[in-house]
Amino acid sequence: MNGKKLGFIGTGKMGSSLIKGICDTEMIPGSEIYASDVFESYLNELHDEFGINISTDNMDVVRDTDIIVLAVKPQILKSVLSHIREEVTTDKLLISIAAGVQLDAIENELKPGTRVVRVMPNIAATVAEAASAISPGKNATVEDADAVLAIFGSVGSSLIVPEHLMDAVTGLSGSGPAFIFPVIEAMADGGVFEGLDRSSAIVLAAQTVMGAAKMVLETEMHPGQLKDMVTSPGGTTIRGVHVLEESGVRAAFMNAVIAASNRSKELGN
Ligand SMILES: NC(=O)C1=CN([C@@H]2O[C@H](COP(=O)(O)OP(=O)(O)OC[C@H]3O[C@@H](n4cnc5c(N)ncnc54)[C@H](OP(=O)(O)O)[C@@H]3O)[C@@H](O)[C@H]2O)C=CC1
Ligand SMILES: O=C(O)[C@@H]1CCC=N1
Repeated sequence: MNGKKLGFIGTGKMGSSLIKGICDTEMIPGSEIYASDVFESYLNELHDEFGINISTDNMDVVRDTDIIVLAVKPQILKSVLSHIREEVTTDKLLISIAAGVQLDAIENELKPGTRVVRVMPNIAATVAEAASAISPGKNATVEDADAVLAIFGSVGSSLIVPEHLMDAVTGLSGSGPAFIFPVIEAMADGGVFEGLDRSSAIVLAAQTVMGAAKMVLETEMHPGQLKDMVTSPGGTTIRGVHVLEESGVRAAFMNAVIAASNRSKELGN
């Protein structure tokens, strides 16, 4: 980070998750991180745990830092931008993680030339396993994009996408953890139904999801091929796969991603 200071406006679920991931991976020391929120108790917890600098005034964060992550709800982003506008000089870099809000809408609220990058991370930043997509704005430099890739890469994997695909990313990987947590819970329920104790069932289900994901990422084999490796002819797995197909599970997951992407588009309007 070349001594650059990182700021967060909003330390709710996603802001805190990023701060925790970044501090745990030691990408940036807590002493170089500044955060503001209207909700003091989140700030105090983060200060106590990671030694970050805190304030209830967003202007302090803008003044004291070089790169500022806007981690407030999309519905209030505009009012936060108009409040900080005068302090956001062109030597600063703004990162918005707000679902749906387009780069030009952000840039139009700020002084001409302001450098903005839009990012869609996910909550797994907490454990440094986020999937993040990045779209640089019209004034962002190559170095800005590299810095943002490095910050979000430190808490998972990060890649650049054209902005028109950000709603798709939001529906898939931004919202996606919430589609998988109930899968883990439901698989564990099945194990409990069959007699396993709850905590063993959750560990087995979560490790199974993590292992399957790791195989997709590390073998680079098609998920269908990997599924075939588990399904012995006339065996146990194909019986379960049949039940899932009868339940329309694939259409349900596709429709969940599409519905979430559509909501992201709505938030941008
Ligand atoms: N949660 C997630 O998994 C993901 C969220 N995002 C995006 O991240 C952003 C934040 O979401 P999330 O963390 O879930 O939301 P939260 O509501 O948990 O966090 C937002 C925080 O901002 C605070 N806040 C409200 N007004 C202001 C203000 N004027 N100045 C400073 N802070 C303020 C809120 O306080 P209070 O609660 O008192 O209003 C809250 O603590 C959203 O834009 C969302 O689209 C992106 C990817 C994943
Ligand atoms: O639900 C939401 O709107 C946010 C954006 C992606 C994940 N959470």
